[in-house]
Amino acid sequence: MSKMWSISVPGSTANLGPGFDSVGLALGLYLKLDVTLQDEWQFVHHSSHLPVEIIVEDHLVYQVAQQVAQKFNVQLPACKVDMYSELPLARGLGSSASAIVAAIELVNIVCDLQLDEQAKCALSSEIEGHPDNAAASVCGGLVIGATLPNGELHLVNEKQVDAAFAVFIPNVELKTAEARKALPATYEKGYAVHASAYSNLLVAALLKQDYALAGQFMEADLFHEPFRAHLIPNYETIRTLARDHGAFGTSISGAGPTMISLIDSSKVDAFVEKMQQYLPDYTIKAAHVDTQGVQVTVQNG
Ligand SMILES: Nc1ncnc2c1ncn2[C@@H]1O[C@H](COP(=O)(O)OP(=O)(O)OP(=O)(O)O)[C@@H](O)[C@H]1O
Ligand SMILES: N[C@@H](CCO)C(=O)O
Repeated sequence: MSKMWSISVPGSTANLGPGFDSVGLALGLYLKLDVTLQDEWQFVHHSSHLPVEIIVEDHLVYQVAQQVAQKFNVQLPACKVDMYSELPLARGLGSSASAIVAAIELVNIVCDLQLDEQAKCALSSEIEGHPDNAAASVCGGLVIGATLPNGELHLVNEKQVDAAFAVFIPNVELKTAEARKALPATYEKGYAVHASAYSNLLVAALLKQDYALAGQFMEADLFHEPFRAHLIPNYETIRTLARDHGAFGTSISGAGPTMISLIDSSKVDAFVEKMQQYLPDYTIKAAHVDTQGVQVTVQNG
């Protein structure tokens, strides 16, 4: 067998309520790619979570890989890419960001670009349009990110998150582009002041590991949830059920339609079991925090 690179990328949740486009957290649900060189490009999907139809030129991983190769002016050889995924598409678990991060890593290793973590975060965030999911998939743990008007990306990455999460994944998709159309173009000053104060408290509470406070502010978003709630099946029902069964707080995961609860690690398994009884049509899972971010291993044939 020839040389094979295995790329593992965690999925992620974005926003956690009011941290809109800025707060991301890597979750222990993975996209995996096995990459070998061959004469022509080929993608083989080994999971029901990946697109059924595969047209190489339309594949997100292929498109981003070509874009990155062009940017760095390198010749990208054709690859066979075997893909495995635990991340359902268009559900708010960062599937597109993980695919973008995987494509950047593919070019990085095959063309020996020697990109560091900051460069991978900057590039993936630029392609995704915001740093929340992308930087979490690169770094692992909790990230708070913002891009300055000069294009510089600044990140704070905290790996110490000693709580667990549970995801409520409905059997419907919601494309991020659609969910973004529901948002207002502007916010009135007093409203924006409150919204950013809630976001500041969310971040401060997460960094202090005060999860009761973090959960409270996960449910206090003013930036996007009030405008997206109607797109999310069982939005209020899930928040209420989760609160009544011990969750610190529940928010839309990314652009939805998945909801995510923050909960004490010791309670998460019983919580998931209970929630699954109430919502049998959902896939409800415990999701622990990934602290490693994107990883590559090499096998020489
Ligand atoms: N592993 C993948 N391989 C190929 N295409 C993918 C892959 N993951 C995501 N995509 C593409 O990205 C689309 C989903 O992107 P979208 O931003 O709408 O959702 P998401 O990233 O899952 O959710 P969110 O950004 O809210 O967390 C899919 O419909 C597909 O076109
Ligand atoms: N912050 C993004 C995450 C999804 O890409 C949103 O809520 O639209």
